[in-house]
Amino acid sequence: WYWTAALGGERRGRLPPGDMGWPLVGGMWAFLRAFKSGKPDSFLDSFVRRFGRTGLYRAFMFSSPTIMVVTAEACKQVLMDDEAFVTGWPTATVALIGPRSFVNMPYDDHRRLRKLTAAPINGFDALTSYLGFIDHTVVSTLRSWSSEDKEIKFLTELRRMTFRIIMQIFMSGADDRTMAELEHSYTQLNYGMRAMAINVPGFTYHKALKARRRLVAVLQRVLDERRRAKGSGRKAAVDMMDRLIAAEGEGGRRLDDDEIVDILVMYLNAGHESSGHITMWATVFLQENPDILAKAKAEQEEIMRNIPPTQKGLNLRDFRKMEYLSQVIDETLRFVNISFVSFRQATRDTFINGYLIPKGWKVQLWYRSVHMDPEVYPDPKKFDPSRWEGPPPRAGTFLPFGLGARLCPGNDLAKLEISVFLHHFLLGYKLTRVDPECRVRYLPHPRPVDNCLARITRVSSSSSSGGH
Ligand code: HEM
Repeated sequence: WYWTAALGGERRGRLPPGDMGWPLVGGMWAFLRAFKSGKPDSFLDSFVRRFGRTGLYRAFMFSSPTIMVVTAEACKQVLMDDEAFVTGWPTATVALIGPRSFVNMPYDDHRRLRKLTAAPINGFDALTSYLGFIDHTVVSTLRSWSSEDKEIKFLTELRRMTFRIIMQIFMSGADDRTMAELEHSYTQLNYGMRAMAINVPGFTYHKALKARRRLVAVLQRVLDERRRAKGSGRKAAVDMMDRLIAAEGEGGRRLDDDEIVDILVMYLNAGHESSGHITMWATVFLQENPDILAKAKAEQEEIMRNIPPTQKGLNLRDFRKMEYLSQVIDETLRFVNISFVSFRQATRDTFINGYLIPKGWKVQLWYRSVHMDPEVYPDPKKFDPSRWEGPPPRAGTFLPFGLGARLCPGNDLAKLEISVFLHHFLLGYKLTRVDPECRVRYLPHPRPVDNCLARITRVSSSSSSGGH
């Protein structure tokens, strides 16, 4: 009432329908209850049941008055309007990822640093240059799991693998101690990402803040070492840390250490967490669906038959020919909804679907509800890669990587990593889970609570490896 009353009668009357929930906590209890009880869609379903399919609802979430945007068309309008909507992550999330990273950066700085950092990770040449390392990492990782002949936490191990890959791109040559320190701290950081922001010892969020301090200390140490090595004339391949050190801002200003560290904290996290999860789910879905697995495997065998005898391993063009595998990955991205929601803030009063989004209010883009909308995806709870046959989806209906100025800059890299893993998996390995019915936890990201405890067995040695 406090927030809506402040708008005045006329503006209040044009708000979308909704429910501001209980004092102080607002809709957070209902949101957390739905996600923690294993029924994440029941939270928004209750709005649709009570207020109809209006596409926008008001609520009080993450300590702010919020408009939740839940349909493809309305999400697209928000994502494509950079003047009316700027980044608006909850303060608690910004404190974890970094106040000087992209999640909290003014428009012009964001554009410049995004250009600088996105070019070296996307595009044909960049991806070609990483393919050899990705392939080598995947092959040796799969071999070591299968040769150990014991159960592994498949998700934990995959996150370790994707972390090794993103570290190579951003901070090549980091030693094992640095890798282990960072990786452990990222696990703690992510557990706090969607938790209640209670900064009291014992609570998840408090542990996550401590993990962030450790991450900052380690990255600052590496940055100091890098600057010292530069002073001594060290010559090594240029990685992202070097690019950020050399970057010039407005009027030739160099980036502060705080800025470099926050950008690295953000990128290293975004660059391994989601890819690790999606790789796990895609492997699980393939293993659970023999028909889909057989079709995906046949495609890989066909591609292997067609590579010239002089070519060692697969190149990027071969990966781009994997149409069915790409459909499997897209369906996994749609179905799993690893980034189920994204955050903006309105810079001015804006109307969408005839409803007011008031200036200063937060806007939540519910990618999950777009991907689970039966009017866009018939039978949405069915895992069905064949729905991706035919023309590409209508703009705004497929948002696993967002859209517009903040579209994920690592989307192609992520898809390549996942494809390389699945290529080798399909041609040579089998996954046997200890508990295939294991309960799924939806926060901060959907994962089986046992982190997919499983055995990886080698069944054939026909996959490609080496050369590019
Ligand atoms: C399957 C894997 C991935 C998924 C599902 C994913 C998803 C997303 C989504 C939905 C956004 C947009 C958030 C918004 O709307 O504000 C985003 C942003 C971002 N992603 Fe990814 N991502 C993945 C992999 C990666 C990788 C591999 C990297 C790094 C190489 C990366 C780096 C980033 C960064 C830096 C941003 C912020 C962009 C900005 O604010 O301009 N992501 N990601």
